[in-house]
Amino acid sequence: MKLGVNSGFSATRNCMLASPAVFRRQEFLIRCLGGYSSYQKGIQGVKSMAGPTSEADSENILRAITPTLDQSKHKGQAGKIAVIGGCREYTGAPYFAAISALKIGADLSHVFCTKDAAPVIKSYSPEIIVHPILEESYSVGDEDQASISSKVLAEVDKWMERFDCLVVGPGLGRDPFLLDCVSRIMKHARESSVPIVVDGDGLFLVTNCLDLVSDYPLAVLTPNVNEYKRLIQKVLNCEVNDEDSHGQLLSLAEQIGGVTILRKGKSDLITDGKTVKSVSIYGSPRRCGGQGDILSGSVAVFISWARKLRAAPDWDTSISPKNPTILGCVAGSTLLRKAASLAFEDKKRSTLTTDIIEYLGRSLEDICPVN
Ligand SMILES: NC(=O)C1=CN([C@@H]2O[C@H](COP(=O)(O)OP(=O)(O)OC[C@H]3O[C@@H](n4cnc5c(N)ncnc54)[C@H](OP(=O)(O)O)[C@@H]3O)[C@@H](O)[C@H]2O)[C@@H](O)CC1
Ligand SMILES: Nc1ncnc2c1ncn2[C@@H]1O[C@H](COP(=O)(O)OP(=O)(O)OP(=O)(O)O)[C@@H](O)[C@H]1O
Ligand SMILES: [Mg+2]
Repeated sequence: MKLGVNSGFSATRNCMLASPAVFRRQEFLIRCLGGYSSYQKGIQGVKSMAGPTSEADSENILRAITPTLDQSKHKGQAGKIAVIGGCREYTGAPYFAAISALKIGADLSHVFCTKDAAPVIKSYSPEIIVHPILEESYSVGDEDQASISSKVLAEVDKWMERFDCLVVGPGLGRDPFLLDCVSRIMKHARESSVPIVVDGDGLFLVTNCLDLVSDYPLAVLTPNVNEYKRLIQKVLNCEVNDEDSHGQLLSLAEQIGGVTILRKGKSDLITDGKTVKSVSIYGSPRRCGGQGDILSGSVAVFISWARKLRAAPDWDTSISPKNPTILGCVAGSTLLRKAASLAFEDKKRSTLTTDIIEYLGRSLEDICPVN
């Protein structure tokens, strides 16, 4: 985690650059806030004055990063996504993430889950490639843990370099042995420079072990209200302050070390520690479970597309912001909210996550028609 000397240096430097009025306000903030170091408070005070959050140019970003469909392409080029999640309790969440990735346009979608969850997830859809490899403590004796953990890692590693993005956490559960295996998978993904979208129980894991993502610019955290609260408490050692959502979000991303954070809520707020973009287009008033899972699968696809586009020689340099993880978050959030709004128009109070998934295709088509 990027605390201590570096943070202290940037806070001190920012103090030196601030005008007397800014400096006084900063001192006031430092006096008002309790519970964490003066360096951290200094950063937060400066960040809260870094300017208002601006609404992302959502539909244009979505159009810019969505690839054309043409006959020159082969299977795999539009994205290969892997979801690490699915256990005894939760089979819906990894399915929602994986199927959403396919419905948006990824070519292949894998799920790595526990042995119990696999037949259930396979039965939801033949489109998803399901690997029943994860184990929970109840099915593994202490003496077997090391060998099983290495086996799990070897199974995922066979595929790792083929993936354009991992989604870690939807329906993963919180079993300590399973989370330990997933930590090892995340370390290998980092070594292979595979982007990682961390959601659900993946955020529970990461909040307790920030080193898994800190200073990794290809990590994207997508916390809901509870997950965000836990992150703020752990990293900034204070409570969520909605009067300064912009500054607090920037501080959080900076303290973790340049990861991208998509804070879900009435408006989705997205930052990479440098800029904050919001996506506020109207979604749906239904808060049925599973919408965050659609979002994580969608963000994974759009990040893959944005990264490919950036690497292309004809990359449109006028697209702003430039960071592919931010672009992916903006596009994913926009599409989910549009699909949720169309599903709600149709189904009203009975709108469910599966209804929203059915509108992903039409939503993308409305914004970015196939020519
Ligand atoms: N159809 C499906 O399969 C769906 C499955 N889903 C999956 O569910 C998982 C949890 O995600 P979520 O969104 O419910 O978590 P969140 O808002 O942090 O917690 C809400 C409250 O519950 C509690 N709590 C949670 N887990 C706990 C545990 N193991 N043991 C004890 N307490 C626990 C939590 O308590 P706290 O952590 O604050 O102590 C808080 O008060 C995640 O894998 C997600 O992907 C969803 O995507 C929806 C669709
Ligand atoms: N109050 C709200 N108003 C409008 N949209 C919202 C609101 N809260 C969340 N959303 C939208 O719903 C999406 C999912 O956010 P939510 O907070 O439900 O995630 P989650 O709790 O992780 O979901 P899941 O049940 O899949 O775990 C977000 O992208 C956001 O756009
Ligand atoms: Mg969630």
